Amino acid sequence: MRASSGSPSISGPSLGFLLPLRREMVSVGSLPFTIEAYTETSMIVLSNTYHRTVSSSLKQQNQRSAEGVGFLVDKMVGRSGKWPTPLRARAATSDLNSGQRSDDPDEAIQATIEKSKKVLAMQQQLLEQIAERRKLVSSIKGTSLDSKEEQNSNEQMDGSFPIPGFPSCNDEGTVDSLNGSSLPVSNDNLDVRKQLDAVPTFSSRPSDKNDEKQVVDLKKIISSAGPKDQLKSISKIKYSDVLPDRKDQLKGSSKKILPDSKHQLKGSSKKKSSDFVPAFLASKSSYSAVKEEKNGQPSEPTLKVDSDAAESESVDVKPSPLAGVNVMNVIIVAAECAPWSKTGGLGDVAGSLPKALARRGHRVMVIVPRYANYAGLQDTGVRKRYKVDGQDLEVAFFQTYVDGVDFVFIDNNMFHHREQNIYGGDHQDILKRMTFFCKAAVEVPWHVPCGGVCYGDGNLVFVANDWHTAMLPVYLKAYYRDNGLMIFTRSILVIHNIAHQGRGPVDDFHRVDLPEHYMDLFKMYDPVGGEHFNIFAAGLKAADRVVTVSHGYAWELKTIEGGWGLHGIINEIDWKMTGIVNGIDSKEWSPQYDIHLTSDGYTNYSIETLQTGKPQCKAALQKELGLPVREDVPLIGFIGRLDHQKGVDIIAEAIPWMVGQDVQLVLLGTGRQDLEQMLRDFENQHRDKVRGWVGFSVKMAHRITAGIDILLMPSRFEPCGLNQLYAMNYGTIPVVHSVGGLRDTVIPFDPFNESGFGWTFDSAEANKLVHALGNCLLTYRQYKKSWEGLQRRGMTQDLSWDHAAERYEEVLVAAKYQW
Ligand SMILES: Nc1ncnc2c1ncn2[C@@H]1O[C@H](COP(=O)(O)OP(=O)(O)O[C@H]2O[C@H](CO)[C@@H](O)[C@H](O)[C@H]2O)[C@@H](O)[C@H]1O
Repeated sequence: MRASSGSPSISGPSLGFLLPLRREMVSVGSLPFTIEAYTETSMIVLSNTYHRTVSSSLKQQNQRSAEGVGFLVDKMVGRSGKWPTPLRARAATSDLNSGQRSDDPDEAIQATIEKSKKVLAMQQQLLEQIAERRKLVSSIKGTSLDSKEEQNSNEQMDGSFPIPGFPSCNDEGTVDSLNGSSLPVSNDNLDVRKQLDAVPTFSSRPSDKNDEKQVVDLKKIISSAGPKDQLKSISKIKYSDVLPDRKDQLKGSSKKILPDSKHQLKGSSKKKSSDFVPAFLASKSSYSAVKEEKNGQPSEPTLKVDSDAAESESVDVKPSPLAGVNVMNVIIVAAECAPWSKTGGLGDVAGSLPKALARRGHRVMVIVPRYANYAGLQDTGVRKRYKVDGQDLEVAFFQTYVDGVDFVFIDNNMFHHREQNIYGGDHQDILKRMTFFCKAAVEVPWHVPCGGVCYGDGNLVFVANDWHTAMLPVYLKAYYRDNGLMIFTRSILVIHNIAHQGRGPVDDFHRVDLPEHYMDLFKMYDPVGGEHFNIFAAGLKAADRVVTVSHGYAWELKTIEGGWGLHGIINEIDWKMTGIVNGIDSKEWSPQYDIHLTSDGYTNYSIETLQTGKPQCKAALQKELGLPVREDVPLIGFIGRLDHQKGVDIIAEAIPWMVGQDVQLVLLGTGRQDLEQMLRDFENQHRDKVRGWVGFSVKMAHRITAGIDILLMPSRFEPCGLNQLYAMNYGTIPVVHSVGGLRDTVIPFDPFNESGFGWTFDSAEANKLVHALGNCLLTYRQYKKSWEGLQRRGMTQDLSWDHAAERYEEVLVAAKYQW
């Protein structure tokens, strides 16, 4: 819904069958407002175009009831506490000035109208102050700044320009109130902050609409504050809350009241001088201006042009965020992120979970190394220096904005040309890369303006992934929170695979620049590794919350077999651990929209066209692989890393049985050289039936998923597994070892009830695989109806990230309120 771009409409919001008894016009600035009184329901309605915006979003919050409108009036008159329910304004039976009941409904309505006029007058006053401030800001922008001014303006990059006479965040973490007194950031204020965080999202608009925008924003803020705090909350409006801005920056999450603690660095490090502060942090340059010199020239931080911002002539009316009051700033930090970099499932998750969180209304950023010269990235011009293992290295920050998510790329030579070998190099190399990456990532919310505005560190959660970024929760604590910085920032560590832990000799501790007393977090002993340095162990202890990618794996991690030496720690941190099954990117991995199915004889298909589309993809795959093109032969596939985890050797053991059947088999993978060779050998030995594709090809992974009938996943352990989810979404039937996330997601087929999604076997052994696959083939050949039922059930599941994102949100909130 869009509001008109002309002068605001003065018609009231639709209350269905009701006609207003009284209507009066008032104006705020150039904007006319109507005040309407409905005696039948005792409702008072303030309206103009923008008011409808607010009331419609409130209506949504309140199940589209007219209560939403009443709620707005509640806030506008600031007396809801005296009314029978906080959501409904029964104005006709209350005297709004005294709170006493009045026998004269007309009098009460008149009082409400008077009160409403006062509120509107107050708004007008606010608008004037804002206009003044805007003039001031633009005159500052137009003047050449001396260095002190420049630093000040840079410190305001989070958008928190104070309104003259209005509250601003000060160094003590308090918010100055309207009358100059100070409000500590108390629970009370946090309530207001939560409410402010939850304001609906509006699109950015051309600057000539600024005044209108400000009215919308003021109304949003007023209407979202708690009734009794309505005036208090007005006194907390920051200039950033009313500045026109890019739509994603207007999300509630960016309207933090908490101060950005980088401004407190000096004071707090003085206070805690005994605490360890690494050299790079202590150096003033590392937290100075956001704008830094680029090639000797002062450079403006790059402001991203939102593609749809320019096109928007009027207000995009959006419903309030799904996350409601839980809207936060979320920064996902990962060593890989699809589509730019991917070696496996982590890349998929880092590329798609953020988008689902953004859809819920969070302001979301992903930080990932810049391994190659990716197209479409902008150099932000920001440069920082970090010390790693005694070396002082410069980092540049690139960025782009896709599907509501800010993607920030950490750039340094050490990452370049690594896209084919992200985790390559010797032990020291990778330790250095990941340490450097984490040191730079943790300061991104201070230094890198996305859409012109830094995230800041209030209401912020980092989500680190696997051992590569498990240093981040440790640095957050050791460098910042122990020094009174980023005190409202939280960290979550996601376990995608505990088998890789960042182990090394104890001496490695001296390469990661931490105070001595942090050694205990890293030091581990086990019979295999002896005494060693373990990054995953430290991250798990330091993170505020831990997530793993399925319920089954969360349980397995606590066992000796599943914990890979970390089961002791996992059991200790059980209280802060949650299992959340991954979702899938339903645009990227959908047979209907899959871009890899649009050529070479493949075709997109949906559940409606399954019976024609999938056979067409099967024929195209057989043709592309050089296998006999036959619709009746079951085509079986495997996609994955060729290593012990994925159990491709178990398939190898079953090959003699398989080739004795009338089947075709395609295996796609890369990894251990002996297993790669094994794939080639199988192809050579059984050219009419087997294809072994050695390599990493996203296109082939999609085409195989669409073209095969059956997907094998005999993984020895599988934290979640994405291929079985993709398979089910494409009407391909999984046959899996019932472990970890595979057990959670592949419900075994029950022929009596015609339920379930595939076949499972209970131990990672070839004979078990053969037994399960035998039953699967029998159903494929002889029970076509059951087969189709399996396909349809798989395809109609909701495998999207939306549900998982909701669960992640619960964890974000738990972390936020945890100390
Ligand atoms: N040769 C190849 N060519 C093209 N694409 C290939 C490929 N080999 C694998 N892939 C792709 O890589 C992804 C692998 O996903 P998995 O879930 O199996 O992840 P992986 O074990 O890497 O990750 C870990 O993290 C994920 C995410 O949490 C968990 O699901 C998983 O259990 C855990 O082991 C899929 O998208 C797959 O198509």
